[in-house]
Amino acid sequence: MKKILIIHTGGTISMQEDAATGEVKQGKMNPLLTSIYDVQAANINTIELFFLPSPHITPNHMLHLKETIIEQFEKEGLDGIVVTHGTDTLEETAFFLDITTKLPVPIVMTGAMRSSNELGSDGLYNLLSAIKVASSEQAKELGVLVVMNDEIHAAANVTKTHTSNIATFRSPQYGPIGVVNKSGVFFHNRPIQQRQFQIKNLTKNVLLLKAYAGMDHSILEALEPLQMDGLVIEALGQGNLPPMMLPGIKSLLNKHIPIIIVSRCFNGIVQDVYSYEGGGKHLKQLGAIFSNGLNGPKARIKLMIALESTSSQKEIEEIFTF
Ligand SMILES: NC(=O)C[C@H](N)C(=O)O
Repeated sequence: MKKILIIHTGGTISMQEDAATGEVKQGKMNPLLTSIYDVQAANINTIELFFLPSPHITPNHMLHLKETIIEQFEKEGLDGIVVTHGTDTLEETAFFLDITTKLPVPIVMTGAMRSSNELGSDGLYNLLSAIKVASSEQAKELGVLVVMNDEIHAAANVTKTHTSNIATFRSPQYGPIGVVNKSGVFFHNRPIQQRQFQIKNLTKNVLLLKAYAGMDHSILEALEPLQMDGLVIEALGQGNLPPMMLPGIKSLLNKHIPIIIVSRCFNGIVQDVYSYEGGGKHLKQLGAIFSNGLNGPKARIKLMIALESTSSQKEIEEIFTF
């Protein structure tokens, strides 16, 4: 029998709806969710690490989760780990673990879009699917996986795309890497393994901005008192910015604050194609770093982590090329 650890962190999967008011609240773990532990052909233990809606999760919670996973793996000799999490920031935690927590056994994250006592609740089903994937030999060495709604996604690519639909998690351009259903767990793709970072503390202030038509440098100046260590910008299209932002961009780069360019588009990767003022080529010449297809929130996590071990422009560029 496989030895699986479930670590609960909160989110809708462990929330309940108040039938009278319709409000959904975080409580202690719903007994319905725990009933699943008896019906599995696996030896399951659980830890209730946090009870937090995922907008309350910070990178320091992610670090604590990573440490707990490693400690438990070393102590208990686990065959797989399942983490339940709120869906709003699930992709950030999944990616954080993906680049910091390489283990020889599967780490699988899941959540729910409907609270545990709602009609059509997806929590129990997703948890069961995640346990199946965490118990699967084929799920090893694939990095952190996100299992929701019968699909298996790679942490680096998956993103929440819908506010309420249970089919909210999608992997732009690559799609899911596998499916899990009544017959078993099937993979049709292997994700690229992520570079790993050793991390003990999180001390860097990295901000994320989304570009818009007519955006100028005033917002960058307004951010100066925050003393940022790095900035990620979800730029326009293939990685272009309005020229009115350039004075602020140049001032940050002159202070050696790294600027990572990602796109605000749902699909595609940024490239330094355009040479007009503020175009990708121009930004790259100024010293902005183009990311490798990560979305804004994940690029922010990666820069926070990278800055703990390097401030070299060249090394940060390398880190964001694969
Ligand atoms: N479906 C969910 O889990 C959403 C919830 N707000 C959370 O992220 O905690």
